[in-house]
Amino acid sequence: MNVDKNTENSWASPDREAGAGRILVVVSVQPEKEAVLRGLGGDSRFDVLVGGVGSVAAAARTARRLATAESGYSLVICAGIAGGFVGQAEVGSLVVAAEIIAADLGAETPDGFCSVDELGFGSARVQVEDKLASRLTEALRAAGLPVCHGPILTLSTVTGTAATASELKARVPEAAAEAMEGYGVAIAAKDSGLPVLEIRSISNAVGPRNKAAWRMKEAFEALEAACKVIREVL
Ligand SMILES: O=C(O)c1cccc(C(=O)CC[C@H]2O[C@@H](n3cnc4c(=O)[nH]cnc43)[C@H](O)[C@@H]2O)c1
Repeated sequence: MNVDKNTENSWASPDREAGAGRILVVVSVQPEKEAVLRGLGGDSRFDVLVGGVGSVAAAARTARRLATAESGYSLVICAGIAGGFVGQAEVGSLVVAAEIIAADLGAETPDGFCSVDELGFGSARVQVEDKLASRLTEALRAAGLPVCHGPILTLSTVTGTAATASELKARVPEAAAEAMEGYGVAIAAKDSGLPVLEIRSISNAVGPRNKAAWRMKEAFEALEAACKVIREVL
């Protein structure tokens, strides 16, 4: 059993098969929920929760749902649109998280950014359900969808400059995408002893702000297509 050294919470349950029971999908906004529901096609094993924008809202609403749900969940999935790091995840493609990282959780120092891990206050990294993430990535690929398996960063502020994009890449060189909720959803799930996944469709490139270039329609379509596969795989 994995035991988190900082909180003494059980963060994984070996006797509960991930995805074998009810699955909670947490999105941030209503259009994401609609895309997910279209993809899931009325499959009653899934509940889709709009958790709001940002890690705090997402964590609070996920935790409340997990604490009050009448039937227990076996897996939590954070899903939605995201920014893709150039060269890793292009607009319209999908990213399945290999790890969920709160990339701005820490302290600024004269020598640069210091993560909470380095500060000794827990971890900014949450491990996903590895085998399931790999299986899902393979299934998406087999379905002909462009997909990348890499870390997804959680940030409070959407990146809007090339300088910030470079800084994040220096911090987490293998980063594939950034969004705003994954870490909050993941902490709520792990705190309830549940495994977590994050899947994102890419609406825009991480870099200089250009909202006009965000391809929401393509991203929602990709999210819908991914959820069709999720339904078959889980
Ligand atoms: O216009 C904006 O700058 C803006 C600020 C906050 C949220 C949004 C949304 O569209 C909300 C949806 C959701 O999208 C995720 N997202 C999409 N692209 C990015 C990105 O490049 N960096 C971080 N997050 C992104 C995020 O999870 C939002 O909750 C628009």
